[in-house]
Amino acid sequence: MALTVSGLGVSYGDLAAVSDADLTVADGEVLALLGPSGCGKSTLLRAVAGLEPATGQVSWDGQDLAGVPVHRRGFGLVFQDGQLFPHRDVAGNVEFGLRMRRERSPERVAEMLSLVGLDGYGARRVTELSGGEQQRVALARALAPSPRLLLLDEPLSALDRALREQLAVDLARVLRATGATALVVTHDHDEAFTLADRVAVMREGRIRQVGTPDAVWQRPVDERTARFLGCGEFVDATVSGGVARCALGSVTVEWERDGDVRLGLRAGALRVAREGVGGTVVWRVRGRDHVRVRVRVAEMVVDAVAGVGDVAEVGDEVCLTLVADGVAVLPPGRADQPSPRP
Ligand SMILES: Nc1ncnc2c1ncn2[C@@H]1O[C@H](COP(=O)(O)OP(=O)(O)OP(=O)(O)O)[C@@H](O)[C@H]1O
Repeated sequence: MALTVSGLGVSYGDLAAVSDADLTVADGEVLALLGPSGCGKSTLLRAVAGLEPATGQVSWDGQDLAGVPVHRRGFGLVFQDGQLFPHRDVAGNVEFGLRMRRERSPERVAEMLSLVGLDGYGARRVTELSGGEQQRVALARALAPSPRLLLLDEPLSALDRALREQLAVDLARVLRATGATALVVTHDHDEAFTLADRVAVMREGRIRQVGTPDAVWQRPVDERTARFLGCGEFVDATVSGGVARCALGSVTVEWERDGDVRLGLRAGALRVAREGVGGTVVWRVRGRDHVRVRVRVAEMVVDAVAGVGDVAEVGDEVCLTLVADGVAVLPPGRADQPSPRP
């Protein structure tokens, strides 16, 4: 295993920012640390970098890195705001990473700029670049010396939404193309799922779940994790032969054991359809290409989505059907937090 973190803890006075964190990142793997603001993601990343005093162990290929200073760990760092040198041009910034290793190679600089889609930008002043271009330069600078681990702390979060989505795709391509081993901190689900081979979900300083994006998305470990991953409502169900049945109908699920489960429902988990479980529309709001409705089904009031052409006015009787893509499966058990109800 390339990076191994065991029992890592970081405290600021009385605040345990990270507690008992275990993580591994394999050679060539991209692991995303995902969690809400303040859960300790950046602190964990900084401790791996050697920027934060920590208890526990960080090791590389079995070698304990305690006492190895930041610049001797062979890790590349990219932060939210790039932290470029304003007095150097683009090439000068990328070259800086190489100078630290006593190398100077205009070819390597050009290769890195080409990799991040900035061919011919070498002589440009970094202060004249857009935010997205600056982050590309920061990435090129970090990659230039071929770090054994790339640590990315919210590399795209200073950018606007559309640019972020584009750059996340580009970043995923660059990480794959270079075979980089990387730890990426983000609070954005889409970014984590675009970039990562595996995702580690953090909450309140602890790692709650680690798995492939699909496993984490489809089978959150508990209700609070599911809520963080977009599930707004929960319902008891029974699985038999890969089909979950609940008061809202049945749906195919990725769950091998037959028996009781809870289903987490994301926006779009329930659709107004020709057939299904009946209910009465109690609220509706028109979106650009869909209608969101709230429907009373027996004792429950649930959110659902209707097509713009569907009849779904307040007071209408409608049928709801479950859509597998919007459903997550959790172990059975009561909610660890009450559901917010309208
Ligand atoms: N230098 C510091 N001194 C004291 N408390 C700190 C320090 N750095 C972080 N913290 C606290 O530690 C906790 C974890 O912070 P951290 O920045 O790791 O969270 P995060 O998950 O990365 O959040 P965000 O996504 O908002 O950056 C927070 O409560 C934060 O206020």
